[in-house]
Amino acid sequence: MGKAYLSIENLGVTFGHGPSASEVLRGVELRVAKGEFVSIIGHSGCGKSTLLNVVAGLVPATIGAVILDSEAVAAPGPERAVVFQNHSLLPWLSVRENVQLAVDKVFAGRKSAAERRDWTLHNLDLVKMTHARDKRPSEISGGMKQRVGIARALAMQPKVLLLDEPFGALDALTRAHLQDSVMEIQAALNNTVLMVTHDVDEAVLLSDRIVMMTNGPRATIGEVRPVDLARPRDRLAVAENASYVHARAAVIEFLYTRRAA
Ligand SMILES: Nc1ncnc2c1ncn2[C@@H]1O[C@H](COP(=O)(O)OP(=O)(O)OP(=O)(O)O)[C@@H](O)[C@H]1O
Repeated sequence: MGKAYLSIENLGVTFGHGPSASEVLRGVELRVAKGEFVSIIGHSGCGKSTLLNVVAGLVPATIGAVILDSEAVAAPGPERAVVFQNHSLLPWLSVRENVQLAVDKVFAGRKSAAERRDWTLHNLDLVKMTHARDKRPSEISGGMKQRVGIARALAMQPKVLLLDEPFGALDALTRAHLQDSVMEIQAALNNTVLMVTHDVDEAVLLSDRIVMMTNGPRATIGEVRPVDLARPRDRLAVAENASYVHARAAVIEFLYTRRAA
């Protein structure tokens, strides 16, 4: 693994104070290299979203720190774009305008209006949503809304892309298509990605490494499993690959035997 680009150092998060305080995370240590795809998996409520939210700057670290490209994370910022499970598109704007809004905010003063318009369309093209650019969010499917959310995040050119169960609310086929799109895009752009998921197959298919969390309270990283397979991967071909099968078995064993909830 190369030099750490994103570094989570002795991170602890406690919500509340005094007798009602709840310590959710303790001693979380993780280094992510540039261009790496890392998934976080663990039982419901262990603190996966909390961990991602600290990296996003949405939840403050109680102790420890998150360092991205040599800078400590202290607040949300476009260099750490987040895609949530449920889309967060503005209903009164078209697909194109939703992405354009983020592009205008991030690149105002750095790109001309024409460049910003082209960049918006380029990112909609990356997620295959050009055909629906004039539709409102209410006029497109859940999978299409997630595609737009991904386009909006990519359009900010983040240093790290944070995905919080981005495919969690989708049917299996739509989910598979979107996973393939994310793999293709990441192969082309070499994004650094941190993704929270519940889905073992999704984690193994997409990740360079899978971070397995222990159960909360005071959850931490129990084990990190590398998946030694070139990306992007073909979901049919990998199903019979020994590295894939072993990684999958190791994650299932961790979750359902050693960390049964
Ligand atoms: N802002 C908050 N204030 C108080 N408690 C919180 C807050 N955010 C999360 N928690 C608590 O922290 C714990 C971890 O929540 P978190 O959402 O990070 O878990 P998760 O692993 O992502 O769960 P799931 O897989 O079900 O989405 C839970 O007990 C939750 O109730």
